Amino acid sequence: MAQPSTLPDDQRALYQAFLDQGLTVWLSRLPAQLEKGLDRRRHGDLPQWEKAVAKLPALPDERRVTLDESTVRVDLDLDDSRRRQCESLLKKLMPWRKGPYSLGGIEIDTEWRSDWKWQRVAPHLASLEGRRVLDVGGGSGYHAWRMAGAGAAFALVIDPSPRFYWQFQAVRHFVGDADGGRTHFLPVGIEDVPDNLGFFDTVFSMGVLYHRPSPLEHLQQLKDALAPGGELVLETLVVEGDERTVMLPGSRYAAMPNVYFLPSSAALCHWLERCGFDNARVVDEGLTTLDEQRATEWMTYQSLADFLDPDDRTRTLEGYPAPRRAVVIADRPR
Ligand SMILES: Nc1ncnc2c1ncn2[C@@H]1O[C@H](C[S@+](CC[C@H]([NH3+])C(=O)[O-])CC(=O)[O-])[C@@H](O)[C@H]1O
Repeated sequence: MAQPSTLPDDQRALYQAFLDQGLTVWLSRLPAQLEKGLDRRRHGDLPQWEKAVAKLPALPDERRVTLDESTVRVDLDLDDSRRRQCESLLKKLMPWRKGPYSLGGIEIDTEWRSDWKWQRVAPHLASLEGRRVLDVGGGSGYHAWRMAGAGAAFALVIDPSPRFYWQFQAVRHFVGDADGGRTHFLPVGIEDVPDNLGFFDTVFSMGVLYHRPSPLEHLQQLKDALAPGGELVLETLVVEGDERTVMLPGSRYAAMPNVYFLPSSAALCHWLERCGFDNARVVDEGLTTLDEQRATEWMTYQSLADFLDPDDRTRTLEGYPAPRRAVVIADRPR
């Protein structure tokens, strides 16, 4: 295994955190996982993202970092030329989907108002103070910064997207060590978490279940990652109906090619109980609005408005019910 001193900065902190947390089995797999996750052959633009982050200029030590408000914010003094330089480097990492961020006066208005999701989820959580948390499919890491802002002792994002890894590292460059080194990103999928880890106090899976062809297997994997007594926070697309209602769309749903099972929230609770979770409860359910997911200067591709039937906003382009999302919380038995 590479020695911590020979590792790039972005990886050294991750190794150290795994050591500190006693995640020894997983630690032994990190070199292979990082090599695979960041392999330049995975995406033609990957070297460009790497370079953009490496070129971010050194920033003044004095900064104010806010992780407990809607915008993940780093206030520091940047002169105009350095701000322009940072902005053009951050734009090389587009599209920015999950946020918002404000970094040295650069306002990153992301496709999603991820703060709205956090507002729906946060009031229902067991306090994150001092907890070890995993955010499965955490995108650019926006929610993980908010988890650290809510007091998590160790907040780990896993997401197989190397673009999101480099977006996270760009935000890390601005945050510096102001979070006490509690927030980390590993570019892997849920299937790369060691079996029967039994480690995390809270596991989040938000916006992932409907992308999994085997949803019950996904729920089992999430349960295995939790310590006994830990809390699962599941957010996913649902349909209206009772505990026997599930929709499997055709090859596309709202233009997305990789959407599988959309249960009702009652069916989801039933699935969770069948997978051995206790106390499954729906804490929020509602339609996704065009204000929450939309194209912006930082995500210029098509967005939700383009994926709905222009004559009937209650339907997707394919004629399915428009996106509706639920948040369900459940406990791993002790
Ligand atoms: N096998 C996998 N394992 C883990 N993650 C995966 C996998 N496959 C894809 N992903 C990742 O799952 C995320 C789904 S987005 C949710 C983001 C955030 N959580 C949010 O709730 O806003 C969906 C949405 O836009 O809502 C993407 O970042 C994928 O790279």
